[in-house]
Amino acid sequence: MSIDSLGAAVPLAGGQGAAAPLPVPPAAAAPVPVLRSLTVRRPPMGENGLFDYFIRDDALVWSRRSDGMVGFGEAARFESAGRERFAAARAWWAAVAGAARVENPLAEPGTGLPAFASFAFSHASAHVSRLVVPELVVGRRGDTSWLTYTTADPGAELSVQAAEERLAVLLDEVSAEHELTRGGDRLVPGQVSEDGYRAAVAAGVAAIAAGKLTKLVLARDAVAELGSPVAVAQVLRELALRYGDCWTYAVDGLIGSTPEMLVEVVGRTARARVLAGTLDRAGAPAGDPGYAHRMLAGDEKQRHEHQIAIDSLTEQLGPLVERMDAPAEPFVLELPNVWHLASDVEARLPVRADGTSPSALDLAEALHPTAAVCGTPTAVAGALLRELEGMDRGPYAGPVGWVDAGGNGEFGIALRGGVVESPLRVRLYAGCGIVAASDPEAELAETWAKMRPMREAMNL
Ligand SMILES: C=C(O[C@@H]1C=C(C(=O)O)C=C[C@H]1O)C(=O)O
Repeated sequence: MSIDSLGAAVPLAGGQGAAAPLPVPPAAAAPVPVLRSLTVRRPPMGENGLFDYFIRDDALVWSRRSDGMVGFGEAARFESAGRERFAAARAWWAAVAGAARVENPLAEPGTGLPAFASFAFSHASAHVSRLVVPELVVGRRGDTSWLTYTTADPGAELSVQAAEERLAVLLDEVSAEHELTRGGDRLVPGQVSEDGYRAAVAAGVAAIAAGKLTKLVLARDAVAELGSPVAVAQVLRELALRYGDCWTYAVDGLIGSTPEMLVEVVGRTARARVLAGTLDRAGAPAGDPGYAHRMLAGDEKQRHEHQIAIDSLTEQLGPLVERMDAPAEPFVLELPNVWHLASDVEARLPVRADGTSPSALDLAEALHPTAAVCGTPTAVAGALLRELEGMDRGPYAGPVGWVDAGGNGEFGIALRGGVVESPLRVRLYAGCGIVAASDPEAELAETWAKMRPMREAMNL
């Protein structure tokens, strides 16, 4: 059970699977805008796909292998905090989707009315969780391309021409390109110093040895202080180009490229990609093709760490679904900076009495935080990581992604990224799963490897 849903579990009405505990959303407390939206098909995109639209620093982005969505402007926004942050967002989104007038000839997930979202890792975070409905969305899935125009203005003209004109205006206001090799940039320690991190890992290992928990994920931060304003759109392009297997995201200054999928929902199918077990590629010997497999799949500590993460996901997801397929053996995911042990889990979602299935937002709430970013048992690990890290994780390691009016969506775990705190300050975060056999020095080195994608994209 997630930390946040403790004490709030009730069965899903009429679920056909086993009892499906999801907290009931409270009535939407925030004003519910009446949105009108129009989706139109556009000609297939060129070779660059969506990358051609990574040109505004304030865009909302969700993209993988140049498919995905880029959002511009804002038609509506909802913000929440605390233990009810997910439930409040679900209630608001259900009310907005119910009240909206949606014209959508396409059946693709993400068409119609989508909202981008980012949630704080912890209920105790000062970071505000949010849903943002863009005014315009440019989307692509292979050969299918579309444009969605959404407005809360009852007097606005909702037509293809109005949508294209508005898009042209927004794309005209391109963010300034910067020389990526610049003077005056430096990376300084964040709230958790290197020594502080080593000490936290040692304390985590001691707590595990004392039998208080089996796995704990500990993170630290580092701050990029820049001599000139961060060129967000360029950083996103760099990330997306280098990390094609990852999901590149941007929501209100939370940016990065995550390899880990908390949950993707397409109709009645849910998928997750669980990662745990990491090997830095920088130290790998040349000419040894079996190295990563041996060091990860053949290593007891790494397998143990991975199994804990898989078990936590399947235990949470199992009761919510009709059928679930989890592989017996993980595979080795190769990224430019690291290798990971990875498992792809797929599940069939039940149909509830009202004819709907659990949405991406429902499942993100139920699954967050997994053992891959928190630990096991969840409540013990959540409390201990707050104490040992002594920092607010903000949106780091929280769900980031999008949901549409039909409940389809993708929520990655906000890893391998950072938060743009001001044009001259970007806070990077990275963490590692700690088990009984963990070594503080090795875990510290792993956090550096995990910060490498952002540092390289920022040329830092
Ligand atoms: C916590 C992070 O990554 C997580 C921890 C991993 C590990 O310890 O092996 C691997 C992937 C992620 O689940 C991070 O990137 O900050």
